[in-house]
Order: sequence, then C-alpha cells, then structure tokens
Amino acid sequence: MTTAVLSIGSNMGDRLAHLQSAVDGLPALAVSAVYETAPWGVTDQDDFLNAIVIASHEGFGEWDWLRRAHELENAAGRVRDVRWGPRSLDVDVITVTGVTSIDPRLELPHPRAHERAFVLVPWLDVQPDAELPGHGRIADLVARLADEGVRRRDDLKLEAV
Ligand SMILES: Nc1ncnc2c1ncn2[C@@H]1O[C@H](COP(=O)(O)OP(=O)(O)OP(=O)(O)O)[C@@H](O)[C@H]1O
Ligand SMILES: Nc1nc2c(c(=O)[nH]1)N=C(CO)CN2
Repeated sequence: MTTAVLSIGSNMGDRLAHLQSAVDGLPALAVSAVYETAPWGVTDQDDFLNAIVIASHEGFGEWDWLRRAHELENAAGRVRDVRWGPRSLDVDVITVTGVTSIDPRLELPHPRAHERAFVLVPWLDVQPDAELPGHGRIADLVARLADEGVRRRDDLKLEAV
C-alpha cells in the first residue's frame, strides 16, 4: 500500500469539472478545499483552480501513480505543448510515502513543490503536520512564502466518494 500526495490544477474550460474528474479517478482518502490561484511560471494566462488529493492504493508503486496522473490528464483532453502553459487538467505527483527519485520522468518529491503556494496551501488543509522531505514542515514553508495569489473558494466544492 502506498500513499501519494497529488496536486490537481486546471485553467481551461470547466475548471471545477476537470478537477472533479481527477478526484473521481483517484482512490482519494482526503481532498482539500478549492483554491483560485494566480498562474505560476508563465504568468500571462488565466487563473487556475487548484486542490490537493491524498490517495492510497494497495499495490500501487510510484510509476502507477504517474501513469494514473497521465491517464486522467489525457481523459480531460489535455494537449501537451507549452511548459507551464494553459491546461484543462494537470496532475502532479508531489510525494509518494517513502520514495525518492531523481529520474527526470518521475522526480520525487516533486522538485518545485516547495516553492508553490498553489500546492502547499491546499496541502496544509488536509495534512497540517505534513513534511516535504528535504524541505521540512509544510506549515513553515507556507509561513515563509509571500502572498502568492492563492484564494480559497468556499463556494466551489469537490465531492470525494
Ligand atoms: N513528480 C512528478 N509528477 C508529475 N510529472 C513528473 C514528475 N516528475 C517528473 N515528471 C515528468 O514531467 C513531465 C512533464 O510534466 P508536466 O507536463 O505535467 O509538467 P508541467 O506541469 O508543465 O511542469 P511541472 O513539472 O513544473 O509541474 C511528465 O511527462 C513527467 O514524466
Ligand atoms: N497557479 C498555478 N500555476 C501553475 C500551475 C497550477 O496548477 N497552478 N501549473 C503549472 C504547470 O505545472 C504552471 N503554473
């Protein structure tokens, strides 16, 4: 049994429906609130909706989590073109408990998670005591980040089954 922390994001089309399709396709233990977030990296694009899913599955290794992430992105009609560009659905594997990897096809923990408020703020919702291996407690990381344009949208809800 492995537990994974996954970041889901969308800034194209029906953003909430895309996030919900990801939640529906993951063995979710917990789902954060939904956040409206300013684009990170390539800033000349629409705002994202972001959330965090904690998922657990008997017999799933780290590559199974990546495969599932890609299946969900493809099902949402994602076209892979611009790095950090607009997308119907982005599913990133942030951590898989006990796993580190420097393989460029699957780096764990995700190498940019520690600097992304759109990952850390929703993660704090569901696992306030979590640590990001190599970077310490996520609560401390969030406290150190400036206001990065992350706004909780309590009017939008993801349904976990
Ligand atoms: N932890 C990870 N989670 C998801 N993809 C990863 C991870 N580590 C490496 N990759 C690889 O990164 C490639 C590009 O992923 P993607 O298109 O989602 O990048 P991005 O979302 O634009 O940027 P970023 O990687 O900074 O989030 C994927 O094909 C995948 O093989
Ligand atoms: N706010 C926000 N910015 C992003 C996001 C995202 O999910 N949210 N995903 C990206 C692709 O990695 C690039 N930039």
